[in-house]
Amino acid sequence: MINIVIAGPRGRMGSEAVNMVLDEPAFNLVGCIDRKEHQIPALAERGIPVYQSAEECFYAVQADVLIDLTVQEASYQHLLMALRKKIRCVVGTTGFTDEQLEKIKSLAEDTNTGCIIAPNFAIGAILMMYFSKVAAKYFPDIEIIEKHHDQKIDAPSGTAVKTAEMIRSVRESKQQGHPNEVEVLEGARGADSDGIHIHSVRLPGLVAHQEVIFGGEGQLLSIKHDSMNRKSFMDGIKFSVNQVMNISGFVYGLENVLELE
Ligand SMILES: NC(=O)C1=CN([C@@H]2O[C@H](COP(=O)(O)OP(=O)(O)OC[C@H]3O[C@@H](n4cnc5c(N)ncnc54)[C@H](O)[C@@H]3O)[C@@H](O)[C@H]2O)C=CC1
Ligand SMILES: O=C(O)C1=N[C@H](C(=O)O)C[C@H](O)C1
Repeated sequence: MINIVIAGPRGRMGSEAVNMVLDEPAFNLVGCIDRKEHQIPALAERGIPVYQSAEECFYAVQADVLIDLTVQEASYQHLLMALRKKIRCVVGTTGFTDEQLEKIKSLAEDTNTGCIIAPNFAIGAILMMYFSKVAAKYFPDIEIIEKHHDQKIDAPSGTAVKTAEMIRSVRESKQQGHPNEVEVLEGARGADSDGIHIHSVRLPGLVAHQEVIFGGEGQLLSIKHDSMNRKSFMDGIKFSVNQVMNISGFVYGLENVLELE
C-alpha cells in the first residue's frame, strides 16, 4: 500500500487524480493540501483531511508520495518541504524556472529521495515529444503550436517548453525564418526558444493539444497530440507513483523512465 497526499484536489487535474487514487487498490489517500478551506464531499465522506499548508499536512499524516497538481509558486514550496522530509514527489505542475528545477534536483539527490516532474503525463504526448526529437535531426526548421483551455495560467505550456528542450538536444542552434523578419504586431512570431517559435492558443472548449510542424524543401511533417479529457493523464500519474517508489534522485520527463526504444 502506498500512502499518498494530493496537493490541489479541487482543481481540474487534482480532482481527477483524487478519483484515480481512490479507485486504485494499491494506493491509500491519506490527506490533501489546498489553499481553500471548503470541504470536498468525496474526501469528507471518507474522513480524508484537507490541510491548508504542506507543513501541517506532512506533520499530521505519514505520506510515502506527494502528487502535486497546483501552481508553480505553491508547488515549489511543497516540493522543498516534502523532499526535506524524504517524501517522494510526483509532480505535474508546470511553469517552474530553470533555477527552481535545479534546486529541486539537487535536493532530491542530496536527500536520496525519488522525485519525478513530468510536464505531461499523457503517454501519447510523451511519444509526440519523442518523435519530434527524432524528426528534428532531419528537419531543423520547426514551429510548435500548443492549444489549451483559457483557464491555463502559464504560457507557453510545460509540454511545449520540454519539447523545445528535447529538440535542442539534437538540433544545432538555428535562427529560423528571414534574417530581416519584422513583427508588425509584437508577438506575431510567438516565443523564441533557440530559433524554434512557440505559439500559444487559449480558448474555451480546448483541453490540451500540441502540433509540432517541421518544414523542409517541398515537404512538411506534422506530429500532433490531443488530450480530449484529463483522464488521459491518469495512467502516467499512476505509473509515476509506482516508479518513484523504486528510484532515488530526480527525473524530469516521463521519456526518461518509459521504455521508448
Ligand atoms: N503534467 C501534466 O500532465 C499536466 C499538468 N497540468 C498542470 O497541473 C497544474 C494544475 O492544473 P489544473 O488542475 O488545470 O489547475 P486548477 O486551477 O484547476 O487547479 C489548481 C489547484 O491548485 C490549488 N492551488 C492554487 N494555489 C494554491 C496554493 N497557493 N496552495 C495550495 N494549493 C493551491 C487550487 O486550489 C486548485 O485545487 C498546472 O500547472 C497545469 O499546467 C495540467 C494538466 C496535465
Ligand atoms: O494546464 C494544462 O491543462 C496542461 N498543462 C500541461 C502543460 O503545461 O504542458 C500539460 C498539458 O498540456 C495540460
